[in-house]
Amino acid sequence: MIAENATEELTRLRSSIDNIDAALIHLLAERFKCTQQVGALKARTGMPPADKSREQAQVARLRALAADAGLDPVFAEKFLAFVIAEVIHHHERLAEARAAD
Ligand SMILES: C=C(O[C@@H]1C=C(C(=O)O)C=C[C@H]1O)C(=O)O
Repeated sequence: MIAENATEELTRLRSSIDNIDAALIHLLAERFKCTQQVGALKARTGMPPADKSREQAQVARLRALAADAGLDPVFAEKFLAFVIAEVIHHHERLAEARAAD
C-alpha cells in the first residue's frame, strides 16, 4: 500500500508541474507572437526566413544558460532547434503569401 503522505506529495508536485507547464505554454505563445512579427517584417522587406548566424549565437547562449541552470545543454539545444524549425516554417509561409499577393 502506498503511504498517504506519498500520495499527498505526488499531488503537490503535480500541481507545481501543471503551473510550470502553463507558464511554458504562455511563454511560447508570447515568443511566437514576436516571431510572427519578425516573419511579417522579413516578408515585407525581402529578408530570408532563416538566419543561421543568429541561430548559432542563440545556441551558444542557451547552452551556457542551461549549463548554469543545471539543465542538460544538449536538451536545451534540441528544444531550441525544434522551436526555431517551426518559426522558420511560419516565416516561409508568410513569404509565400506575400509573393502570391
Ligand atoms: C526570429 C527570427 O527568425 C528565425 C527564427 C529564429 C528564432 O526563432 O529565434 C532565429 C533566427 C531565424 O532563423 C530572427 O531572425 O530573429
